[in-house]
Amino acid sequence: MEVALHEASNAVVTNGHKRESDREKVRYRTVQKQETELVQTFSRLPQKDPVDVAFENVTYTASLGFRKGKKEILHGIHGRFPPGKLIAIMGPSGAGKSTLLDVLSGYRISGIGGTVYANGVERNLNAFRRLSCYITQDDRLQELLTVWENMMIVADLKLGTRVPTREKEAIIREILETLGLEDTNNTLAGRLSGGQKKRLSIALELIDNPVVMFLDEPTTGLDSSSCSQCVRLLRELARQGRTIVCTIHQPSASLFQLFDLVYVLSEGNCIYQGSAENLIPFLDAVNLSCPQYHNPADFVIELACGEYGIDKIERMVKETDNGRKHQWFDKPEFLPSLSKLKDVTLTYMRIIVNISVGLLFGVLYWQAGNHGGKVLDNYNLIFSVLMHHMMSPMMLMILTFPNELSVLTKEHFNRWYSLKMYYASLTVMDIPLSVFCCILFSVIMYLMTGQPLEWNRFTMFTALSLLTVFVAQSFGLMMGAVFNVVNGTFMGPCLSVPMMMFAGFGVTLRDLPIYLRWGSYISYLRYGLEGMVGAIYGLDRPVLFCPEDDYCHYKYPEKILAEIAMTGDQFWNDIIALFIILFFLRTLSFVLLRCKLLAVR
Ligand SMILES: Nc1ncnc2c1ncn2[C@@H]1O[C@H](COP(=O)(O)OP(=O)(O)OP(=O)(O)O)[C@@H](O)[C@H]1O
Repeated sequence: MEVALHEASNAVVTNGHKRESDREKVRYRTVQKQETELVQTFSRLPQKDPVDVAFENVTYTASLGFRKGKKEILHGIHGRFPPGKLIAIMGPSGAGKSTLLDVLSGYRISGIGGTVYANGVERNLNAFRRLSCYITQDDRLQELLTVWENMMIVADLKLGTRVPTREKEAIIREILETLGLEDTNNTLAGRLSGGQKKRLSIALELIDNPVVMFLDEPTTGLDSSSCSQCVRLLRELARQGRTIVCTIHQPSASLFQLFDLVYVLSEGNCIYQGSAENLIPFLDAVNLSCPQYHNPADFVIELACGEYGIDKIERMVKETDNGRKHQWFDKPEFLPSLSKLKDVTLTYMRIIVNISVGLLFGVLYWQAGNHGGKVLDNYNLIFSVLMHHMMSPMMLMILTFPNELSVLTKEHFNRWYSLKMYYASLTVMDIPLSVFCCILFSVIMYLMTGQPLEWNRFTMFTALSLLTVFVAQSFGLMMGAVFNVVNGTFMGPCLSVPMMMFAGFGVTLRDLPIYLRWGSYISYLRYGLEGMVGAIYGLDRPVLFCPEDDYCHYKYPEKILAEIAMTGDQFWNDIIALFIILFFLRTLSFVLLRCKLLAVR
């Protein structure tokens, strides 16, 4: 009887289990089916082999500055990120998540120890970078271009001319459709929602089909539905065979479940590496059971913070062997053996500033240019014009370039273009607007202030103005490449003061002490001033108009030239000197930029 009862009860339990397991199977199949439906490989993109990323004994030591020593941030960690998986690097703030991502992506190259492998072979950084991309936390998009324009530019940069435009358009359409951005083609990137911006950042990188994607905090700043949409999208992209690694702060329980693998860091050590589902069994195994109804992701972060004691962290590091063990992976036995544009507002502002300053000078120095009694006023005007041509382009560069530098760092790292190409376009792109603004300003100022109406003088004056603008821009670029906005805003004008002092305006070039003469040779303002004065008062200009009742001390142009110690015939020398300075500053800025790009890594 007892046996019969036991068998009966066993049958009930077995049936229960069977029903449960059948339900599980159905659920599993449904999920798989849904995922297969979602998975669309990009048929138009060149297919690449998946990359299995592994790392051994990775350390990262940051230098804290001159004589301040060093700090080890990653302490010999190991790990394995197989292809086709969505991997989360988790941990409290300061645990080293971004640092690990920087090391694995190859963004950081100095201060690193250990080895990173791609498909079992030690990673060749250049080859690896061709297969991977790094999407930073802040979406560095061209906000004033539409989604389609953003995609088109990147397609041109990444795919070059070898892919015809039609093919590029088809690729873009396919990516935008897959990422659910097809309805935003004509929306300005700056007007997209946070989630859409993130998807656009991903879409831009998908253009050359990277097989390894690193994302720093892709869900930060998104609401819960956009978060889950973003993580689901990453999961889909992983299912297509990519290795997708992202850092994540503290995911909700539902978000946590979406990750295939979780890598938890605590103060630069690995405290868990395995599947999301295995986290609870792992915690049980180390006698740190997750309380019921507690989000395991929250609990492991609390543990990583040391809220339950440092000894618990040590226990977990020991249990995972600092990331060496794979036993908490979903199916560790199946792990393959290891055998990888410009802001239009600013454009309008530049035009408006040149018109308004031109008008202001015009009103202030009304017809001073042809009046024998207002020669000193006119000389002051020429110097003020130089100040205008120096300050606005220089400050514009100092204030905008550091921001552009962060975009450049990311885009250059992701191989959108070479630094040479970026630099050439930066140099050439601004020329039309600078020429337009300069001519506009010169025409207004020249006519209103009554300068001599002769084409050659006007052309000389405008050419010198333009060269001064280009030199000032290059100086600003150099400042922007070296300093951040705050330091650059301080240093730029500070370093410009000696240029003004040596221009020959306050103290004439004749009166400069001999040991300070060198200053006048390196001051570009000196060449600008000398050339402009020559254009206005040189070339044998006839005697200036002087009303009968007035005394005009400088009505003979030679007199003012002699007074300010300028000869008025140095135009070509001034042009050549300005060209040399321009070339020198541009080259120096390029070298500094190159050093800066290497230094941030
Ligand atoms: N170049 C550096 N010099 C000095 N300390 C650094 C440097 N880079 C990182 N650190 C330090 O290393 C630790 C880890 O930084 P990391 O940015 O990797 O942390 P994180 O886990 O990504 O944090 P968060 O989630 O807040 O971004 C921090 O304490 C940080 O201050």
